[in-house]
Amino acid sequence: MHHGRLRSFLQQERLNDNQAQSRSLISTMMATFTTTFYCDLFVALVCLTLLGLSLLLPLLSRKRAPFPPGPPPKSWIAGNVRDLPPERPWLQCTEWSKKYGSLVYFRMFNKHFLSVNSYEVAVDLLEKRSNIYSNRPTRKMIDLMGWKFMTAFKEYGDKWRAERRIFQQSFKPDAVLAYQQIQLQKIHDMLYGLLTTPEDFRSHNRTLSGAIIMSTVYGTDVAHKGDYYVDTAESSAQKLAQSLVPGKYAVNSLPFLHRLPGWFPGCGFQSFAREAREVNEELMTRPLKEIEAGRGRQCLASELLGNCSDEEQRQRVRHVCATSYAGGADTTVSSTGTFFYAMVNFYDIQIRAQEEIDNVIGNSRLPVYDDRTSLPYVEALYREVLRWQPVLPFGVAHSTSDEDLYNGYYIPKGTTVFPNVWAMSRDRAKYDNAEVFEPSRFIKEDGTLNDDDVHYVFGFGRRVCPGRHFASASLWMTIVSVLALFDIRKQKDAEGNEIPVDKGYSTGTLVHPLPFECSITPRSETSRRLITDARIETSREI
Ligand code: HEM
Repeated sequence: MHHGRLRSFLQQERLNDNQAQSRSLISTMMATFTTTFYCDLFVALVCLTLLGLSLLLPLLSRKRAPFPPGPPPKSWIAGNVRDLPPERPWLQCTEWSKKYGSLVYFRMFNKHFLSVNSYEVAVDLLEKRSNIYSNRPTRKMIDLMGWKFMTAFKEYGDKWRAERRIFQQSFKPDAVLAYQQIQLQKIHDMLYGLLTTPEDFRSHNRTLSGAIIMSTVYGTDVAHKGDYYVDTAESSAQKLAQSLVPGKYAVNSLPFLHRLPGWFPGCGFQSFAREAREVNEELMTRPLKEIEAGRGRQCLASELLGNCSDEEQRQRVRHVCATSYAGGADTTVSSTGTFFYAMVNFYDIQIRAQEEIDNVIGNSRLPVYDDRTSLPYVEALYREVLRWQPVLPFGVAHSTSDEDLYNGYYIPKGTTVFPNVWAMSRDRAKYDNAEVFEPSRFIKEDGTLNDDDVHYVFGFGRRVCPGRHFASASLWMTIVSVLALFDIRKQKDAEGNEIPVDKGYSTGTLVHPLPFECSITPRSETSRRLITDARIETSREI
């Protein structure tokens, strides 16, 4: 009995001990939980404060002078994100310029933006102060998509400078003369394509730009249709154009978003970027394989690689070559596309240009480069193609590497600066009825050309397009050759009514006319013969 009581006493004591232990465990847990909770709360508060400060500081960092004028932000935190449409933002900025002037400031989260809406201010900032305005903004999408190799996106510094030097040397006016034969051959190929399968004119146009660059840079010939490189590079370039539109991808303003998984709401950009990255790597290395192995034709890449003495230099050449394609192919396709689009819609202008060509060149030979200075109206038409629908209506963004003060306004370091080429091309002081395609706006009363060669479409300052002489030669030669040999008209439907060509343009930073139909027919039997003969000649030379 005594033992029994002792046992139950001990059991009771053990129970009490257990309860006491549990209580102490619970109170320890509670204490830990409370501490952890306060810790988390503290960390959260610190994070929120830091985030708030990162948004606020740029605003507080405003020195004595105000920011340039611009639309009041709709949201204090997101700024003007909802004010600027992701599609054709240059149109909104052009609208704003009517109210706020040549320089329009807006903000997205903690990032500052400027739209420069007049040529004069673009020259003041991007050219006269090019020591400040020659950087490029860092955009997370460019890294994620594997476009970092491009000279055009490189930070203003030694790596960019070294690649830029190669570009300048390779595409300066004298150097470009050496590529004219290739350009001419590829244009003659295109003319043959237009003669045989005119309905595929868009594809011929695309192949032409790709073929000129591939042959000049890599010494390879692309297939006349459905070339793997041309097709893949085109879709890649289109993705790039989408990714650069300001406000389109939040990750450009809030780079930490790239750490979130692809399935997270709003993170669809991850798979978009991954696909682009995979093809870009191939686009950069594939065409050089033959040349690096010592095979392949004499070309720009083989010449540049031949001058390299180490891997760093070779990598630089790879970047330059891939940038030539990425920067030069789609841009030229866009401008030639606009030429066809304008010719269908402004038939009287086509006739006038053909009259000039017939008078100067006659119709017994194909145009050559030396004809350029004798054809002012064709030159004016070439300029109007570039002005009427600029290839890059919002230019390519620059960024400030230091703060600046301009006309009493404060421009912070790191501001993204868009040269609003669209607004410049619509400048009422310079261009009457800017929406109309009218080459004679470039011709003076005495019949000679005026000084406006629309060079602003190729950018500004130290970042100005180094391929502009090459591009100009390609585009001009294409325009004059097509006009000399073909009639471009609206297509007719089954009832004989003309099908309107009014679908307009794609969006994105680099624009193209949306697909349209047109009828392309040789102007005469002689035209047909000239094209076929040139093609035979070209095949013989290749
Ligand atoms: C119609 C054809 C073309 C147009 C409208 C065009 C337009 C432009 C524009 C607006 C820029 C930005 C300039 C700036 O930042 O202010 C640029 C940059 C560039 N373009 Fe072109 N381009 C064309 C053809 C070409 C061609 C054929 C090549 C190469 C062969 C090329 C290579 C480049 C490169 C490498 C850059 C970057 C320059 C740098 O960041 O330093 N472009 N282009």
